[in-house]
Amino acid sequence: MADLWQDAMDHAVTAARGAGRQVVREALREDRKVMTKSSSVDLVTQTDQKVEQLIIQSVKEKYPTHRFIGEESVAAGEPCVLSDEPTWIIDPIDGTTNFVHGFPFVAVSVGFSVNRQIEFGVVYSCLEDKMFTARRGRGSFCNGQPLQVSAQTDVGQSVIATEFGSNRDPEVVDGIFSSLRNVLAIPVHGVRSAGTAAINMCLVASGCVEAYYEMGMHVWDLAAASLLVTEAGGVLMDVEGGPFDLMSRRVIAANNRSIGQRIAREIRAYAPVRDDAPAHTQ
Ligand SMILES: O=P([O-])([O-])O[C@@H]1[C@H](O)[C@H](O)[C@@H](O)[C@H](O)[C@H]1O
Ligand SMILES: [Mg+2]
Ligand SMILES: [Mg+2]
Repeated sequence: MADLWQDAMDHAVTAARGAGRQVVREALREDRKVMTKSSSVDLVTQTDQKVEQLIIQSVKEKYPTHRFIGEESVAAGEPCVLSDEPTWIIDPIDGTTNFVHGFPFVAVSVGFSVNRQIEFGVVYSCLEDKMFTARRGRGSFCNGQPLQVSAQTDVGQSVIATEFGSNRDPEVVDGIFSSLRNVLAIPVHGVRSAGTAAINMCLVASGCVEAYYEMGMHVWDLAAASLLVTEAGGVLMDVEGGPFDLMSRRVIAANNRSIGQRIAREIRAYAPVRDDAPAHTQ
């Protein structure tokens, strides 16, 4: 059967690869002017803004009725609304801190939802030149090769990915360290941070790490890579073990439910302001 959204997915792949190669990689050769958003460690550059505008413009020309949730557009005051309409969910640079410092994990992330369900996800890891793609019901791939989550069932033989985010509120930082301590003390083989939520989730999809958890990231960090995880055979859940909610800013992405639930028991959960809270949705 013909795939209704194949053209759109092809467009996302071309746009993400083009932006990653021609804009992000080129910008890494030059001085990067750094600005801040919600706090002094929440960074943004002109490259983030340029990539987002390039992708949105190219999509608008082809699909004039489609909607957008873009990280830098929301930062500039655009609403953050996930409706039933076809919606492109864009993180122009996931891993901006990495980008600023030249730490080599930087991704362009493009998810696409219809009826609030992710139809395809594209994550281009710009420096590794890896194109991660997933189409709902049709599997996950890296540079065209199928991906499969790890078969590990013993959490004690697992590597877990997480991030420290950009919230430096002492209570939030204490919670992050308390969760990290508990996870390490399971004990697991190790804990890793790629510096980008999307690439952490692609690592789960690739079978290199068994689970990734974080609180405080946003829908644009997760949208595309969430499908990479499930299409590679993994599961998504809330940090307290309940159903995953794309707008809640909380996630565990795991190779299987039992490892996900085991990690959930160790997390000191808090509730960040949701992405669809009124201030963001007007
Ligand atoms: O700002 P950005 O680089 O697009 O995205 C950030 C990265 O994914 C980081 O790994 C995660 O810890 C933050 O929560 C995100 O905001
Ligand atoms: Mg991001
Ligand atoms: Mg970003």
